[in-house]
Amino acid sequence: MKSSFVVPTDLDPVQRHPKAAKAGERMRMHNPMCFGCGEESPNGLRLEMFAGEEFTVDAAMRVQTQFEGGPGVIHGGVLSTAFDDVMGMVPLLVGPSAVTVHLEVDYIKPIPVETTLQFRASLLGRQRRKIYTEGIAHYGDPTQPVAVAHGIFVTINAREHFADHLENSQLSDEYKRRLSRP
Ligand SMILES: CCCCCCCCCCCCCC(=O)SCCNC(=O)CCNC(=O)[C@H](O)C(C)(C)COP(=O)(O)OP(=O)(O)OC[C@H]1O[C@@H](n2cnc3c(N)ncnc32)[C@H](O)[C@@H]1OP(=O)(O)O
Repeated sequence: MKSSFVVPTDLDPVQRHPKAAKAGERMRMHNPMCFGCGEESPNGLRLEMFAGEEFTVDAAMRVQTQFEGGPGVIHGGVLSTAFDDVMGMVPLLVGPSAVTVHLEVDYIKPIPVETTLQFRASLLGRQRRKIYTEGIAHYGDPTQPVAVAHGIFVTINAREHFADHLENSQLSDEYKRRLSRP
């Protein structure tokens, strides 16, 4: 298998951020309208994220019938969206928000609709602003993954990164108010 995902050997040291969620605590939504984890997203995936031990994030997602791709099984794009969002929480364990620059998924087994999928995302390393992550999806036994993903996230200054797009958010007023604070 050929992949452009290569974790560098000269990684930076990492520490859990003092304000990061503790193991077992629910992780804060980065945006209530997020299609992945937002509680106010009307048709979203409704992922529930929890900080794990060390540098891990655990999540669960009910595979709703409208997530169907092939007959009776999850759409591959829905699964990659879920991985993106779960792995996208790993940077928050070590520092500021980060956005995806690279995402790849290996699909191992078909995943039936109306099951509950468990995810575990782990930090593989950080180099400067780049955060390397791995995610696995399973039905309860993490040693039997049904899909595995790898992602690279780059830390951002959220205030600057989203400044030109707040107008388009379904919560634009709330964000403008929040970001106008000094
Ligand atoms: C209002 C606030 C609300 C809260 C917000 C929460 C946000 C969380 C949302 C989470 C939602 C879920 C997640 C989502 O859905 S995130 C949505 C999808 N992602 C995006 O929209 C990101 C689009 N990309 C960008 O905006 C820019 O590329 C950014 C800003 C990320 C970097 O551009 P910038 O000009 O700043 O930096 P740089 O170009 O010098 O790159 C920096 C480093 O990165 C390396 N690199 C770059 N690309 C790649 C690549 N493909 N493979 C490997 N490496 C790559 C590059 O070599 C360099 O490395 P180094 O050698 O210098 O170390």
